[in-house]
Amino acid sequence: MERVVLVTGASGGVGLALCQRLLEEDGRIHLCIACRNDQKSEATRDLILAAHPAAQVSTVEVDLGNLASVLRVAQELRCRFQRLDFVYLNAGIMPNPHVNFKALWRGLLTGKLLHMLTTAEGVMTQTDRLNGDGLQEVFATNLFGHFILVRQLESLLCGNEKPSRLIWTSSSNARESAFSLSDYQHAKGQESYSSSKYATDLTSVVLNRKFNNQGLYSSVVCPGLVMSNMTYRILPVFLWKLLMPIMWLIRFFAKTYTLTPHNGAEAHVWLFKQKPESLDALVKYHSCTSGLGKNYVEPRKMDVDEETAEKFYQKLLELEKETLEKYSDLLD
Ligand SMILES: NC(=O)C1=CN([C@@H]2O[C@H](COP(=O)(O)OP(=O)(O)OC[C@H]3O[C@@H](n4cnc5c(N)ncnc54)[C@H](OP(=O)(O)O)[C@@H]3O)[C@@H](O)[C@H]2O)C=CC1
Ligand SMILES: CC(C)CCC[C@@H](C)[C@H]1CC[C@H]2C3=C(CC[C@]12C)[C@@]1(C)CCC(=O)[C@@H](C)[C@@H]1CC3
Repeated sequence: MERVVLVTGASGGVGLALCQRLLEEDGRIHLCIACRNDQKSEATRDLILAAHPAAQVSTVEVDLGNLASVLRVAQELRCRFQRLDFVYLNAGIMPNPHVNFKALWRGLLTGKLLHMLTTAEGVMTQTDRLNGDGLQEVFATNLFGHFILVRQLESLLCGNEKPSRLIWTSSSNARESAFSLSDYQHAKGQESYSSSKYATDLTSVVLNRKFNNQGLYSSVVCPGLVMSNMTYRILPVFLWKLLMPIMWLIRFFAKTYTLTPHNGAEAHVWLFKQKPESLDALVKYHSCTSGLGKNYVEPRKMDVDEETAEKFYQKLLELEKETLEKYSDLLD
């Protein structure tokens, strides 16, 4: 029986490249692409089929920043499939980004420039806002929508003959100092992206603890710095054009400058080929590209405190309970 693979954020960037690369690895999978609306789904499906005419590609529509939409898509997936083998939780946003060039300059003087260029620590801020569900938009889209999706798909993910896998697209921008348990949606700060990615790392750690015994395994990856819609929105296009030669040069020193979505999907594809039992739940798998363009994967221990992870998980469960009460009419 073919493996069923669901990819969120499949309409472009890392998600689209991942879909293409997964079909190159195994043309027999059933690929289900999740996009925000049916035009995007159809356009993405056509693009994928143009390169892989014999592939089995189906589509679902979901806005991960809208809980009613997440509950509806979960119900649809439960009707359509009996099992999901891989779920790539890849969709993500970084709204209203702001780059602090002075900080980069200080980094140059203090010898921290390379670290800043690869993690954006102290370099980037964002302005977040509330979404229609009354949640902080970045937390809701990058983490909570995906969390609800996973929980609603438990019957397709747990207790199968073979283990099922969750693969979250996190980031090397995930940072403990940007996250706080008392403000886990990051309403008060200006590093909502970093906080949401740290929250993703914490969630994956706990999911492994709770679900490995039911045959569900979770991993986190960082695609490295990829030029995608998300990054193109950070600076004006002309500036990116000017910076591009410098970025290619930086790659000789910074292996996480993968730059293309194809390279960025390296860790996602590598994980597709690994036995889950051989993976470390406390490791983030980074896509890397050498100066000469060779792709490889680097495992790096995550900076996560397991007690904080457990406390945060309890908060997610409380928020989930509130959500399900609010949308009880959408549940079976
Ligand atoms: N680019 C980079 O350097 C890095 C990216 N990442 C992460 O990689 C992932 C992919 O990003 P990337 O490919 O770069 O960026 P893109 O902006 O190209 O892709 C993001 C994807 O997420 C989808 N998406 C955004 N919001 C929603 C939503 N509310 N509901 C459903 N889908 C949504 C987008 O759909 P739509 O087309 O409709 O907007 C798009 O398909 C993200 O999680 C990002 O945080 C991590 C590290 C570095
Ligand atoms: C390279 C140039 C000389 C200067 C570019 C300055 C900034 C625009 C970049 C420096 C570090 C970059 C970075 C990201 C975005 C663009 C920069 C801030 C990310 C935050 C993109 C999304 C991620 O998830 C991170 C892994 C990236 C970290 C580095």
